[in-house]
Amino acid sequence: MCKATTADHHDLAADDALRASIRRSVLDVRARTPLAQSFTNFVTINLVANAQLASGGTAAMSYLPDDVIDIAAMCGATYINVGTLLPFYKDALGEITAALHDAGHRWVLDPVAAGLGATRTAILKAMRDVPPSVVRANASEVIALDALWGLSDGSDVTDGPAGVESTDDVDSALAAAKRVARHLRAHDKDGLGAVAVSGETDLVTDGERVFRLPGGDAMMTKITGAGCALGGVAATYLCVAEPLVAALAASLLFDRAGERAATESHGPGSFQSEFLDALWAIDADTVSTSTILEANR
Ligand SMILES: Nc1ncnc2c1ncn2[C@@H]1O[C@H](COP(=O)(O)OP(=O)(O)O)[C@@H](O)[C@H]1O
Ligand SMILES: Cc1ncsc1CCOP(=O)(O)O
Ligand SMILES: [Mg+2]
Repeated sequence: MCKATTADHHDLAADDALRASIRRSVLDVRARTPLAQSFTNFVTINLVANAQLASGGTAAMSYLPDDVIDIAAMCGATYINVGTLLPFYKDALGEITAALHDAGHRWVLDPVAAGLGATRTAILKAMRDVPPSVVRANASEVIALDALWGLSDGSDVTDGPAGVESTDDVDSALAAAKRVARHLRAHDKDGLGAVAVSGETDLVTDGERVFRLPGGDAMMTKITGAGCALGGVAATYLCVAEPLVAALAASLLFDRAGERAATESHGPGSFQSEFLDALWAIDADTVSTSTILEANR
């Protein structure tokens, strides 16, 4: 059974297996408190760790290849975010991503500001052949990554990268997101992978199926790090679930938490603390019964 929403989309049926997997992932994270480690930017590192804890996981942050590679052997997934870069990151990330790939270890990439800077471009290009399981990014970053990895057919209309914010709407990244997701799956040991494009209505795809997740709140763009924290929490879910389920569960939890925080807060400062409280409070049923619009094929 499914309730039709538009000619183009339908809301996933209440008994769809994907909803059950999303619900299971939320419960499993809270039951198991999995560790997802992060190599992330130093603007939002604290929010990333706190969001992972509030969602039910645990956090560990590191930048040294030997440390990250050792921790990868004992944690469920890794989060890599290229928001702030130092000269040694180019070698460090090359060594880390090659080792994660060789070990078949699952990880999430947030290609913050993709398309800007020769060092960031070199770092992201080098990830092409040892890619993550999930890419979590805004629309401009997904379009830029698709081009950097040589997957683009050149037909995307983009206003180009503009720092860490998106200049493109989510739907303009649809084709790029599908290509990137297929690329991730082609390199995954089990053929799995997903791309989560964030914005007013999030878009999640495994390269074949496309899901749109309405909701959240514009206040999420008035604190720094909502996107980074979403990537970190996607890694937390990746500890217990396959990439598509992890990307959907994290995006839905963030949408519901953003809505709740908006009703409780009075500006960016209180929004951030209410948001962490909401990540903690939103339950598995609320996440898994959210509107999930699947594009009709
Ligand atoms: N205009 C908006 N309305 C509702 N939710 C939004 C809006 N913009 C972003 N979000 C939410 O904020 C979170 C971070 O997304 P986004 O701001 O696109 O990431 P980034 O900070 O990497 O650009 C996501 O959970 C997304 O759903
Ligand atoms: C402001 C800033 N500068 C470099 S990384 C960063 C944080 C970006 O966070 P988000 O993409 O989650 O808004
Ligand atoms: Mg971002």
